[in-house]
Amino acid sequence: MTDGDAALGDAWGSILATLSKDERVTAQLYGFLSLVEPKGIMAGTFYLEVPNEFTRGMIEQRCRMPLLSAIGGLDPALQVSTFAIVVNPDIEQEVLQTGTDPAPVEAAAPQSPYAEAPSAVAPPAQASVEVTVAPRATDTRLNPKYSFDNFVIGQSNRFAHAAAVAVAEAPAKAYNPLFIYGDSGLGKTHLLHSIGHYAMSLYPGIRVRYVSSEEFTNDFINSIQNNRGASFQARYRNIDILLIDDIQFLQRAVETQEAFFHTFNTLHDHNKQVVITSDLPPKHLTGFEDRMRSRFEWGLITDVQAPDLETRIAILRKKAQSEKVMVPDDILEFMATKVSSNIRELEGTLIRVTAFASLNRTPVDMSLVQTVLKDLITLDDDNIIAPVDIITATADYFKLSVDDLYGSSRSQAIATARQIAMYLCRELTNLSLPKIGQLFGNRDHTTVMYANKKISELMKERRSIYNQVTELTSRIKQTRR
Ligand SMILES: Nc1ncnc2c1ncn2[C@@H]1O[C@H](COP(=O)(O)OP(=O)(O)OP(=O)(O)O)[C@@H](O)[C@H]1O
Repeated sequence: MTDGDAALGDAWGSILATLSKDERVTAQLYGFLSLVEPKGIMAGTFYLEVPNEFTRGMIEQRCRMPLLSAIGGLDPALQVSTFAIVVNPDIEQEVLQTGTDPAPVEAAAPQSPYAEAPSAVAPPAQASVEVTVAPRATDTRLNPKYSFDNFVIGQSNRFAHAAAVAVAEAPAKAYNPLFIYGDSGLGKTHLLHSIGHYAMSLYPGIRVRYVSSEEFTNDFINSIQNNRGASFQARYRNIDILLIDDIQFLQRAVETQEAFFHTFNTLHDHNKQVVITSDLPPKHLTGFEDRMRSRFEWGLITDVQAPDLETRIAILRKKAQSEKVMVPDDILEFMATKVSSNIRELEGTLIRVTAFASLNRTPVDMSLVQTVLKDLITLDDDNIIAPVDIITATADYFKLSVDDLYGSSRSQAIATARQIAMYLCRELTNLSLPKIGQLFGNRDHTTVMYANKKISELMKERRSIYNQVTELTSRIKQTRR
């Protein structure tokens, strides 16, 4: 078994990217593939772990050929030609610990991948916010980490949260479209995914699709290049809820906007729900045709604002609970005071603090937090970090070239450096996952997601990785003085 976690993540990321474009792989099947943990490559076999028998059966019976052809497309240097699936119920645990409510395996075996969508969506008899989210995402594009259960409500997001719940409970009946705007890292993506999970738990079989506008653009361009317009249309029109993230990235993309315009009209005309997020309200979105902007205003427009101190403390507390770390209240408050605007940054701080405590086997106390915070960069408007600074500093630090990080080498040293650079881009800049993927040689956003998760975990387990991330951060900080 190779221990090149990073190379493995890259290989699996590229398999997922191929499968996401394979017409034989429906969104539901892709949902099962998203539960896979790549484990290693040995004697030509790619070993994959899944949480239960049900998932193994689905992948083996329905995805075998597409998976084999995607494996065939991997770098020949990996010398892999087939795959084997092993059931490991611990993965189940891992998924549940990320915040989704525990659900028995039977329930987790999603009904929705098979269920036909209801012809008309009727509101549930007793819909209430307390209903738990769907057992797990049955559409891979929904991140199980983001549910209403672990969304902290405060003054800054109360209205947006209520609107999101209403839309999930009565799709296309409450507000259509729902348009949520606000600065980066304030929970818009979290709300979008929560709508998807909650709606799927209320209406088994409902067809939900989450897409970032960058993915929508790529999908559209690919469909033109490969003469697959019909399947593009089917993918975006035969659904009940479309959740589209960061619509501002369609600014000035005339043809993609046109495609989105028709998608929107078709969905709206057929009483299907559309939820849109953006960094700005519709009337300030330049580079969009008026007819598009006016449609954004048809339903409800709501914003999310920077959280106040209490909400920041509550978010940290919830996060610490889900990570199962004990952090005293005065320390949570101290951290929340130091990092004031971006919630992603707040989470990054907690990851580093808990990693440091876990490596040193010490409880989280004030002096530990002060040590860790000293090396952190606080982002504010005057303090923008360019991804190129991160990439150059990382290449320099690991004595690699920038091209190594952009390129496709799967040597473990390069792959780990690349993952660290991706992690820092996610933590220290406002770039979205697809944008970071593009920066690193057009990689899929799932590769960036994997890198982010991997480095957060490795920081807790390996002192060397923690030190590398910390030293690099302080170098980046110094270059900006
Ligand atoms: N109210 C909240 N409760 C719990 N976690 C939150 C809340 N708001 C944001 N977060 C967390 O903060 C992080 C950033 O949020 P998210 O990605 O949803 O922001 P965003 O507004 O979509 O940013 P961007 O515009 O950059 O995509 C996520 O990990 C999310 O779970």
